[in-house]
Amino acid sequence: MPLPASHPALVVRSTRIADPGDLVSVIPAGADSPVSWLRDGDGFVGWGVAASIRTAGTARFAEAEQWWRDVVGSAVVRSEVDLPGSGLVAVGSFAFSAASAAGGVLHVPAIVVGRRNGVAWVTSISSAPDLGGAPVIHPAEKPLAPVLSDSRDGALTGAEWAQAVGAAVRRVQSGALDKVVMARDVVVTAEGPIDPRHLLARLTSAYANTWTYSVDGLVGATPEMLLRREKGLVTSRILAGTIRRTGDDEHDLALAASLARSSKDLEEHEYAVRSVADALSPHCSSMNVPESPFVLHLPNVMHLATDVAGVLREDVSSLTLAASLHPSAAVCGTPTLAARDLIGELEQMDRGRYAGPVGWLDASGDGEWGIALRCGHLEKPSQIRLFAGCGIVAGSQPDAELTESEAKLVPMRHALADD
Ligand SMILES: C=C(O[C@H]1C=CC=C(C(=O)O)[C@@H]1O)C(=O)O
Repeated sequence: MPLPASHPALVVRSTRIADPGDLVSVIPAGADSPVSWLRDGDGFVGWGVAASIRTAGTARFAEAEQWWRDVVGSAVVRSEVDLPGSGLVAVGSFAFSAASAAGGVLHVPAIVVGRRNGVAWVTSISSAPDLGGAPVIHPAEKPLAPVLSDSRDGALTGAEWAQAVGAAVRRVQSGALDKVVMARDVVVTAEGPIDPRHLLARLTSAYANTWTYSVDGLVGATPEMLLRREKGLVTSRILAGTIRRTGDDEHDLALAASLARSSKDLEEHEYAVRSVADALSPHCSSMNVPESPFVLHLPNVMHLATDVAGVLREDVSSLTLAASLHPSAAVCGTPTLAARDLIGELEQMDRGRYAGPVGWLDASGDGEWGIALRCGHLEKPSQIRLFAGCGIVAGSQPDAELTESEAKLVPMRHALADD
């Protein structure tokens, strides 16, 4: 059930501040509704709720967009800073499936602390007419690592999931579809509440060149940028095709070369690029889609990656663009509808907000929306559900895909661990 939308008149003020250092460390202990969007130390964190909306079903994006327009229309914004992420922003996350109970959320934090290119700022947002003085930002008490008590398979055991992958391979081989992305879940329980700040601190330090996000209990570090809209330009980083890293640099270089030549992975990648390029092209006056991918090196895996760029022909917000690109073949498959049905038939779980768009937008509609990968959903204070999926084409092997899914769970397992 969507919550009733309210359209509060917000007062917003962004003020330049001295560099606060590590942004995760300024989120107060026990902060209400912590959010983050960080990469290579830049981006923002926030907490508190100035306004928010929950949406559901096929209209989950459109209702959020309409609400955001109303919020923007009635807001009064004063900003000393003119950088992406300053001024009025909303952070959001949307379910992969329209049928999911997870729906969508857009959330305007009460406090945002950001940094970009050496300029730091704090934004206060409130429905009260007087914001008072700028909040003083200082390092908070360090988060404690959770004491983990259990880690168990979710909807399917590893063996059952590999069987489901086998069924998916046969379906692809029968010609019913070209590609489907099969995902699995793992439930990790701790003895006490899991502090999202601990997860963010671990993810930002070990996976600095991914986008580390937190919104409404969804925490992760995604390497895949569904789209960034900035001043009329749209860019997207598409990933599909994966090989695990071994930790031996020389061996990994050889593996990277074999990934770049693997016909199975190149095929899987091509479907993902096509789906994004086809969805973006109606919105763009010109586009650049490279002919072949590069290999993106992450600490746990390497991916085939393509960066697509376009010039927008119309004033369409980053959230509406994200809605039109979702679900790309990097998380669903080709053709989309056949893949979506097969996922529903074989996965036997609700993906929730995993594999849906996660990110932020500002008052002008600019923003960044990643795909919620390498993540977990804190479904109770002491319990988190982790997700990982793999693109399946005719040449996929179930056991290799199970191993690949484990490699994709590594960032969140690392985030939950202690040093
Ligand atoms: C679906 C996931 O990854 C996608 C993104 C990159 C590579 C992928 C792959 O090689 O299968 C997946 O398409 C996941 O991490 O859960």
